Amino acid sequence: MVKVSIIDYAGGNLFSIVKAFKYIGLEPVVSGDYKDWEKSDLLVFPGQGNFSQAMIKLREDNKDVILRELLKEKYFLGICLGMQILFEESDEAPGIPGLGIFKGKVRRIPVDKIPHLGWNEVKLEKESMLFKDIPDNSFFYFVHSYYVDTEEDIVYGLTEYGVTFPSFIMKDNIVGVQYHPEKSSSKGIKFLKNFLEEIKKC
Ligand SMILES: NC(=O)CC[C@H](N)C(=O)O
Repeated sequence: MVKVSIIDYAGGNLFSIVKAFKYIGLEPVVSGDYKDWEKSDLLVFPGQGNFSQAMIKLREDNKDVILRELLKEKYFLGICLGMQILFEESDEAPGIPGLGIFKGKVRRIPVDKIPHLGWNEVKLEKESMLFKDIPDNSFFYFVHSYYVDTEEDIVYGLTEYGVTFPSFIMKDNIVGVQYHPEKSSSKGIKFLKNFLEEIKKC
């Protein structure tokens, strides 16, 4: 069975993500202890919270350094905030660096009506096995006020709300989604199942 750790950084909405992984037959471990993370095949950084709070918490006990090391060998799924912290910095946390795995900045969505809340389309820019049997322009569930601005060649899906922003990014073992698969009904579950299938192949 694929071993999944859900990173507990005291800010995430863990209930729905745990439920989603259980629904697809896994037994995720919720943990803030890197020794559990080391034993996993897939690390999930759930979304809900604020960039500075998450990065400050991670820096305690050098967990940012540990996580950066683990990202070299483990599969990683960053959801919403979990995707944003992969980048260098955020308007949400001036002066507080992110993990800096990818080049780019997290910016505030330039419209009055934030957060961007509810269902919206993901337009695929590149083909990916993680979207196997999920049609282009399918709707996923979003709740966020910031988006990732990057020029890196990692963007697989785009969504529009005030700006066109990356909603699905991927590079090798590292995946980030601005939407919440765990709240996106059958499409979200299919996305998680597809990811699992890919991990099993390796
Ligand atoms: N749901 C979240 O993870 C929110 C992340 C971040 N605070 C944003 O508003 O974009």
